[in-house]
Amino acid sequence: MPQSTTADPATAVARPRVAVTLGDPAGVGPELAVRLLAVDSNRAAADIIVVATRAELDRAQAEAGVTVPVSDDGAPGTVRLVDGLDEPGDDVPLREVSEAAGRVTLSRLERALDLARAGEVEAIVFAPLNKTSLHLAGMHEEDELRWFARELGHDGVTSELNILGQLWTARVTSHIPHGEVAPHITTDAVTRSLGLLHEVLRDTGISQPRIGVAALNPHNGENGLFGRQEIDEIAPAVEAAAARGWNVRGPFPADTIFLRRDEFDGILTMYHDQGQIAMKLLGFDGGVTVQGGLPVLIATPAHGTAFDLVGTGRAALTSTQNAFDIAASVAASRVAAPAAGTGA
Ligand SMILES: NC(=O)C1=CN([C@@H]2O[C@H](COP(=O)(O)OP(=O)(O)OC[C@H]3O[C@@H](n4cnc5c(N)ncnc54)[C@H](O)[C@@H]3O)[C@@H](O)[C@H]2O)C=CC1
Ligand SMILES: NCC(=O)COP(=O)(O)O
Repeated sequence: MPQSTTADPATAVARPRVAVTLGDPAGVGPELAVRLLAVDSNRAAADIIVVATRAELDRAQAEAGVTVPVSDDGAPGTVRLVDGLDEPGDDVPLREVSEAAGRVTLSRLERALDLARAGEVEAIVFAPLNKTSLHLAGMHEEDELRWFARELGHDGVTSELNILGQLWTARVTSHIPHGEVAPHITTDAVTRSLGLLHEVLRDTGISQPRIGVAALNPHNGENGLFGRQEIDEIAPAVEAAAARGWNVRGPFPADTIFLRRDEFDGILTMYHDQGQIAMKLLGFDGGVTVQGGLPVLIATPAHGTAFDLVGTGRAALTSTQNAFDIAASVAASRVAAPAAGTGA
């Protein structure tokens, strides 16, 4: 999509451009995506390219009972559909994992990445996908973040960033079995994740982000009685960050660090559920996941495909809306200052 501007060239302001995918066709993604796109203020906030076929969009609209204005050229107030996507066959079963659903999901994400690589969008929002279906369809990485990184040729630090209101979290480990977490908690790994979270928070405009670091073991390791990662691995990384002048503190007991969240702009957790249980209890409906560290801003709701809710109309839109708001806002800032990257 060529970059559109306001009508008067003298005051021309380029508009942010966001690609939106419908996510896994078996889950709540399509209905949430069209509900998002049906909101006038969303289409006013950015030029939106929907990475779906007309048939996919129509199915989702019928399911959700909404209408999304579409035009060939993405005229104001409308969205544009990408061309040339294969029609999914009718072999995609609803409310379950399948290779067919994974294939459709991956192909739409690939196309969204193409748009970003071609400079046609500044950000991507994807509706929830299902990692099992992606694996069945041939994704070899443990999750879509590592898949995005490979597709984009990015070999730097990455972490899912989970965002609720003003609070951002990053993780040292993510989608790996629990039994493999402890060996991954090294000073290097904690240092890298701290660096990512610090930079991301700085890019949100916080000049000296306050970061709290969670412990791995019960009661902060109880002075080494319940594990030594706090003493041997985490504390040295925190001390090194503090020595650089960063406002980083910890490790703190993981079961209470979120109770003192007002002290922090960001919290670094050691594994997936340490942060996500807290964040989802604090605000299940609003959470957003950003694929942190990538050169392209990619955001998605923190919840998943919710097969149990498909077609019930009970899936809450707020997380999808918040993901879009973050994407549109970062896209707008990249349009305004193209050289600035958020790392997020
Ligand atoms: N944005 C994304 O692409 C995400 C994808 N996933 C993937 O989704 C799949 C299913 O994951 P689950 O752990 O079962 O989590 P899930 O979030 O799909 O479902 C967990 C529970 O939350 C409820 N729920 C989910 N979304 C909701 C909404 N919008 N409104 C109200 N209730 C909602 C569901 O009904 C279910 O009871 C997995 O493959 C997972 O990897 C998980 C999180 C984010
Ligand atoms: N697709 C995004 C995703 O699955 C992130 O979810 P989570 O690992 O933050 O629960």
